[in-house]
Amino acid sequence: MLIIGIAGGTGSGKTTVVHQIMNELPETEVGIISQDSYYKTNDHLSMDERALINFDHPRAIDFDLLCNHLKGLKQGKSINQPVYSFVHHNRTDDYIITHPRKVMIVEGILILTNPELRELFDIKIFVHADSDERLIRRLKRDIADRGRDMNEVLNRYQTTLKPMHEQFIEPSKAYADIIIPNDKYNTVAIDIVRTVINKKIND
Ligand SMILES: Nc1ncnc2c1ncn2[C@@H]1O[C@H](COP(=O)(O)OP(=O)(O)O)[C@@H](O)[C@H]1O
Ligand SMILES: O=c1ccn([C@@H]2O[C@H](COP(=O)(O)O)[C@@H](O)[C@H]2O)c(=O)[nH]1
Repeated sequence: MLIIGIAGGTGSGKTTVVHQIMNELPETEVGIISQDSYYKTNDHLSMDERALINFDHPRAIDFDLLCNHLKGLKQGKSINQPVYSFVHHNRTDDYIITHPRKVMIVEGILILTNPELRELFDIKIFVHADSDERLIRRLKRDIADRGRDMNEVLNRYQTTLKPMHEQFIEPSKAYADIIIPNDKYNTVAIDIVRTVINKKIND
């Protein structure tokens, strides 16, 4: 199994890059794990309390479960990947049965900050986009898809998102083997990653 970690700040285009990589690859050979699925459960908190959580700090993520799931997949076992609700700021009762594939892609803002998780990656990729571009994308996406309004997004950006990006996410770029510039769509980089994956699939 080849495990590829794809990190990068919010709005850098990680999810988009993963979908572009997956396009034209056989569905049965490549699987995806999203770090967002592994936000800790916050059942004990009210909605208002949950909205105050710093979701851009590594402690918000259940890295133990994520590492155990990846190790299970490596051993050929299927796992129950949790399903997270951004609208409710909480893990749902649902899960996605995720089967081991020749290539597993793990994507998320903080995945290169955790040493145990880093060790599990064969290739580490960081998707880079400038912060103004990321903020614009985040604003549009969170209002359209995640039930937020402009004030909420901008307030979170100033209070937690930007400081956590500077403290944890940007420095984790140093661990990357490949950095993909993604201010514009980068088809050349996607083709290169796809070639590496295809080689593994056809080995
Ligand atoms: N290279 C790009 N150019 C313009 N818009 C992009 C690009 N990559 C992603 N986007 C858009 O930006 C938004 C955030 O992208 P997404 O892939 O969800 O980022 P991430 O997963 O890193 O938070 C989406 O609406 C997506 O369509
Ligand atoms: O309940 C939540 C949990 C997380 N967030 C924000 O999501 C992004 C990470 O997701 P991307 O898809 O990589 O953007 C992170 O910056 C958190 O602030 C949230 O808004 N609500």
